[in-house]
Amino acid sequence: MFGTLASGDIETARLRRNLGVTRNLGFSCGGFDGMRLEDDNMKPQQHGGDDEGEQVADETSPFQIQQHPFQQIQQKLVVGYALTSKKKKSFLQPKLELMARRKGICFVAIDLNRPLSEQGPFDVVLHKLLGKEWQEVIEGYQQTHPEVTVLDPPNAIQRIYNRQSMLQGMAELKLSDCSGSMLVPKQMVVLKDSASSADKVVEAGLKYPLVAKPLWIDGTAKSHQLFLAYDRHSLAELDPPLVLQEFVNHGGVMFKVFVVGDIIKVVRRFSLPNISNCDKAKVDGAFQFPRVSSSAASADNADLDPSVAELPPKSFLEALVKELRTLLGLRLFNIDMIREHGSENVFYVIDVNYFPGYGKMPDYEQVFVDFFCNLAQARHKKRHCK
Ligand SMILES: Nc1ncnc2c1ncn2[C@@H]1O[C@H](COP(=O)(O)OP(=O)(O)OP(=O)(O)O)[C@@H](O)[C@H]1O
Ligand SMILES: O=P(O)(O)O[C@H]1[C@H](O)[C@@H](O)[C@H](OP(=O)(O)O)[C@@H](OP(=O)(O)O)[C@H]1O
Ligand SMILES: [Mg+2]
Ligand SMILES: [Mg+2]
Repeated sequence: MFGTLASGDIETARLRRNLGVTRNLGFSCGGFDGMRLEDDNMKPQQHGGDDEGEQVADETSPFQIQQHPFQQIQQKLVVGYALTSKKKKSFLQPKLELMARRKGICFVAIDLNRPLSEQGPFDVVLHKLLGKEWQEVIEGYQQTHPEVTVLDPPNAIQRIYNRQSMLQGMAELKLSDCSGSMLVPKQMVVLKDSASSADKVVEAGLKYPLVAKPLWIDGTAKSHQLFLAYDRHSLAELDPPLVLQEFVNHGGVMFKVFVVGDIIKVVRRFSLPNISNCDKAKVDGAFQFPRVSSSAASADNADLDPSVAELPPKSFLEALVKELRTLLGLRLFNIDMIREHGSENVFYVIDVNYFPGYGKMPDYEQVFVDFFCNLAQARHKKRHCK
């Protein structure tokens, strides 16, 4: 039997029958492991009967799904996923699985202990795993399975796992909307300890303070250990390989622009406060700072100065994301943007993240169901319009 049958297979089979999943995939759609599935739009109801398309019955069943009787759901899309357990827990939440299944979108766990080509068939492979081994597996799979949509192509992901290549080409983008302007902070790479780094900073025309960021992003906490370097002497305290990026005053609020295909959602997060000239004169050395803009630092409901907290113009973001989708070759990413303090709409892109924490994005379940439905439609058209 392909795939990894979820525990409670009888219940899964019963649920599939009641959901009218008609396409026999040769393996169960993993993910239902006896969880209680709640969905805003549905209220569990007491219905007896086991007939095809009937409601799932009684209180004792772990599944309390109200489904319109006799609704047959055509399997539209099979999404194989290879995610860390942490990411699976935060992304593949029960509500998303339920809403997706009702649209014929099925998530199947990829068994990492078996050849990927022997699993499936998949319409989509959704992945976020680190390490050379997985990258080789998915690159090989792409070659042998061009018909499968790989989210996202490994080479595009690798590009943003390097903080230098991540931002390359952005400053040159020509946007179709001029309600804002997009820049990238001046930055330079320091590959190894060298006393000459300080001189190179001067040659590169960078101004202190600088944000020192690990050059490589490898999913470990270390790749998120950032420092503020106030002067040339503090560079010796840092561990290359690094990117040194000019600090841009932005009023202590940043914008996380989540992208899911053509769908864009923006959230506000707290950020580092401005650094005054007085601060610069008083402070020296390098200081590590915490993940100040994590999901816990939401500023969506904070009472903030509008000139700082006003969201970037929608048309500007749409124009920017359209260009970034092409430049980066990605569909699942977010960008961190800051507004230059005192400017109306001069924005700096300071970070790009692949397959970020979407579980924290408002209405992320509906966003992804719409995304996968659009993907299924596009694949159908491509297959039948040859
Ligand atoms: N050039 C900069 N100017 C001003 N503030 C900055 C700059 N770069 C980073 N920051 C601040 O540091 C925070 C973290 O930076 P960045 O997003 O680059 O790190 P990260 O480790 O990739 O974070 P994550 O991936 O969790 O978003 C930003 O949200 C912002 O508050
Ligand atoms: O969703 P936001 O608030 O942007 O935070 C994300 C970070 O930006 C990403 O860098 C994290 O991914 P990595 O830890 O693999 O870099 C990502 O970790 P995750 O993949 O475990 O969700 C998130 O922490
Ligand atoms: Mg960031
Ligand atoms: Mg990041």
